[in-house]
Amino acid sequence: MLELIDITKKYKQTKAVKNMNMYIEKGEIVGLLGPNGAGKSTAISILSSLLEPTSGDVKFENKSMIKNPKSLRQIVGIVPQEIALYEDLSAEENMKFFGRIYRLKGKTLKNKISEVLEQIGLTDRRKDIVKTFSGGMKRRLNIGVAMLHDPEILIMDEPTVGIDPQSRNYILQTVKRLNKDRQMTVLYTSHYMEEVEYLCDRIYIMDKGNLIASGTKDEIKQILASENTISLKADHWNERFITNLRENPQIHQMKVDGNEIVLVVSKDVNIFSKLAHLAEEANVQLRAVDVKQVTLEDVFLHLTGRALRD
Ligand SMILES: Nc1ncnc2c1ncn2[C@@H]1O[C@H](COP(=O)(O)OP(=O)(O)OP(=O)(O)O)[C@@H](O)[C@H]1O
Repeated sequence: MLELIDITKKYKQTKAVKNMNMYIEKGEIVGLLGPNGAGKSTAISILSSLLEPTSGDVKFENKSMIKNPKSLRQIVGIVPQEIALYEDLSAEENMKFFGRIYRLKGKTLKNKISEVLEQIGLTDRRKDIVKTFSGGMKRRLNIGVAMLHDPEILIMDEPTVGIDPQSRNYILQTVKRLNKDRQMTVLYTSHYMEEVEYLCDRIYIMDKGNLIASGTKDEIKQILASENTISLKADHWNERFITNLRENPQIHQMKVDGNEIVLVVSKDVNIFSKLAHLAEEANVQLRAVDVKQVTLEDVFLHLTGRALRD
């Protein structure tokens, strides 16, 4: 449905996006995951015609959109990272204002506002001014505003940054519901891998302007099919044990976090006895040894050597 084809965007010295290819099919929730500065905002600005690429093409239904940004703007609904609302106007007045920008008016606009308010769960607060809303409610209204013109695809730029966990859950559920009940196609960017893991059918992972992996969750996790993530717990660690682990060729990644050490190791039936042996040799009393489910965070760590939120 919507594609980026060999997109590059340069800002003077910085190549924010490098030769990126991406496609979104109708009815999917696609995740775009990457740490701060990876190039996500640049990629979605290009995808929604807000930014011109240095080279490459954006296609909707196989038609190039580069020369036709206005029609692309009708197709996408953009939920920006920053909240773009008038604080002194009510929810309904904000919607009227933004609806008119999309040339909606009269009964059509009124009906659309009621429909969208219902979908974002703000019907009973429609007359209240936005200043009195919680961060989560403002975020929901921000999403609603982007849906007024019935876009084919909703592009969301980190819509849960800076809100409490309850509002975050509500937003994630709203996105799921829109997709299920209205077959809304969604591109969801985030640096929270658990959100992307929960919501998305397919995932693109970016780092430093490059796409470093893409596919379904299972396909991406297959990257680590020959490895296990193991968590070790103890009351104390010592230098000797840490050095033993670091020097072991079977251990590919290691993160020490207080009482826990998380290791990415080659799959090997004897790994537990080897770890027990290393601990004994260094006089470390292990309290727990667990094999963890592979997460997208593990894949990111494996591909880049860094954690997503470093
Ligand atoms: N207008 C600009 N001028 C110069 N450099 C820019 C501009 N916008 C972005 N960049 C640079 O391009 C790179 C990618 O930035 P981008 O905002 O696309 O990343 P991001 O993954 O969306 O990160 P964040 O989550 O912080 O928004 C960064 O190195 C950033 O500093």
